[in-house]
Amino acid sequence: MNLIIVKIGGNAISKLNSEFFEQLRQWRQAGKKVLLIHGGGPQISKLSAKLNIPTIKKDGIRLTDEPTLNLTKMVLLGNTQPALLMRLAHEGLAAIGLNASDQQLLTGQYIDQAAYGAVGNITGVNELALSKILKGQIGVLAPLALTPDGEWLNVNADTAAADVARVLKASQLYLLTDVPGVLKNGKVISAMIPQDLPHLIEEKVITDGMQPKLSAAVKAVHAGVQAVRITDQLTHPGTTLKMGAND
Ligand SMILES: Nc1ncnc2c1ncn2[C@@H]1O[C@H](COP(=O)(O)OP(=O)(O)O)[C@@H](O)[C@H]1O
Ligand SMILES: CC(=O)N[C@@H](CCC(=O)OP(=O)(O)O)C(=O)O
Repeated sequence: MNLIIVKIGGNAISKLNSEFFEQLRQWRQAGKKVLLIHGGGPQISKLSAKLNIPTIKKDGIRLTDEPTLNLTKMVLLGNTQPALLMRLAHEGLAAIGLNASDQQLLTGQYIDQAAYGAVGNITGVNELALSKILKGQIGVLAPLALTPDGEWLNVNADTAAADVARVLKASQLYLLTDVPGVLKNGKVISAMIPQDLPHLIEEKVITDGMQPKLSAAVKAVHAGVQAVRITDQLTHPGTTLKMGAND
């Protein structure tokens, strides 16, 4: 599919600037399909704190018990997604809010229910339905999936974006975040190949949320996505992950 996927972290949503929307407009005018997958992690943690629900994360993944799952759905579908849709409308871009329960868009499975609770990854995408939807408008998709039995799953938004990019064979994947790229000694690493990841994790250069982000990015390039860009602006190069010359 001639598709560009942009994942927007919860922190990045409020920082989107006019260049971001101009880039989306140019892609749409060039006939590309555009799918935005939004996060909302900081917003979920903030509401959890207000409600005295503890936030526990393991390697950047939120442990999701039942109260946390309910709250996560509320924040993603009631707060962050509408905020992004309103910005797009304000910029005159046609867009539609989407989640797993619309035409079974995303199916998923538990990653390890005993260890993480209701956390999953994406195993299926209703490609036909999504392709039709994206012909006429930008899709704005929440990082939630449904199991074949109808159980909701909380999916790390980077993982969701990379899984959807893999299944739909997107040409480009952008992971927009609150840092200008993958940093080492305070400087952006401009180019990475999958083989760089294990030792950067071992050396503790890459920690916290950057870990699931890069693991997801590596899976996406292995599956044929040409390039994954980790950046704070669509118009800044940030870190580009591609397959190595010898792969
Ligand atoms: N090597 C690294 N370079 C940049 N950020 C890193 C690195 N290692 C860990 N991080 C952390 O990862 C964060 C980005 O991941 P995350 O908080 O999950 O963002 P998002 O919500 O945008 O997905 C950064 O703000 C930073 O705190
Ligand atoms: C399982 C899991 O960790 N899900 C994430 C989903 C939202 C997300 O990833 O948002 P950001 O991109 O803003 O971090 C969470 O609950 O925080």
